[in-house]
Amino acid sequence: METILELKNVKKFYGKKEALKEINLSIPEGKIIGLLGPNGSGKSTMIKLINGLLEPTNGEVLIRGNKPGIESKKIIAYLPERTYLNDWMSVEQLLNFFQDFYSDFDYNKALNMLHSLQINESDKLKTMSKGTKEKVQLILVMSRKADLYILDEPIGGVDPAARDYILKTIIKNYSETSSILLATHLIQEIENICDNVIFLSQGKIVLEGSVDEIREEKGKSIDALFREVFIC
Ligand SMILES: Nc1ncnc2c1ncn2[C@@H]1O[C@H](COP(=O)(O)OP(=O)(O)OP(=O)(O)O)[C@@H](O)[C@H]1O
Repeated sequence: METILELKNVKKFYGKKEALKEINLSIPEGKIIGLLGPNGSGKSTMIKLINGLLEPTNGEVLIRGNKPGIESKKIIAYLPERTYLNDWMSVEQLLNFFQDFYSDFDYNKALNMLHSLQINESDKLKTMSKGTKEKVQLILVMSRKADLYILDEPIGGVDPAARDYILKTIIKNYSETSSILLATHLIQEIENICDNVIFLSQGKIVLEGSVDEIREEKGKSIDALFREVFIC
């Protein structure tokens, strides 16, 4: 199993604030990994570093051996926590935009998923509800044939019925040679689809491992463990 993503001694400061402290991480192919942590623990910072939107203060991020850049963008499909798509565009325009931009984009796959969720191609993003917008963005991202999918809170605004569909979609995209990094607070919903989890707390990895092993060792669900570790 080859390594897709590596973080070596990664630190990130925002001014004097240390958002990530000495992160070492290696993500192999073929895994769905939950990136879990309370608000402000550093999940989005880590994701932005992997996507080259931020530079580490220390250490390095490697995607299939390369630093974030043009090569890594070709193999990472990224769903950011906030919308970056132009609101005035229709779904059809977005599909064309993705097809022009990414050679690995599967137009028909996206169309099928949109139809399954009863989303109309002629609808403009600005006329949609927040949850529907999130579905459209996730469909666009998951319709790429990427090596690494990075999803920052993909199901937060989506209703429970659609969540199931989306989680199934995520699993369907799982392959021997790709991995999915999924940052979320909705642990109960995702723990059954994750192979591994990473718990971040105040910029540090406090627990990392296989979901099955952690459940067995601790005798409780990941959700229960999370609530215990991060009790307020
Ligand atoms: N641009 C910034 N300038 C200064 N501090 C920042 C900035 N962005 C994030 N931080 C701080 O860095 C820490 C980590 O933030 P980050 O957004 O990575 O956390 P998170 O785990 O994604 O949180 P959430 O679950 O609320 O999205 C927090 O203390 C946050 O206040």
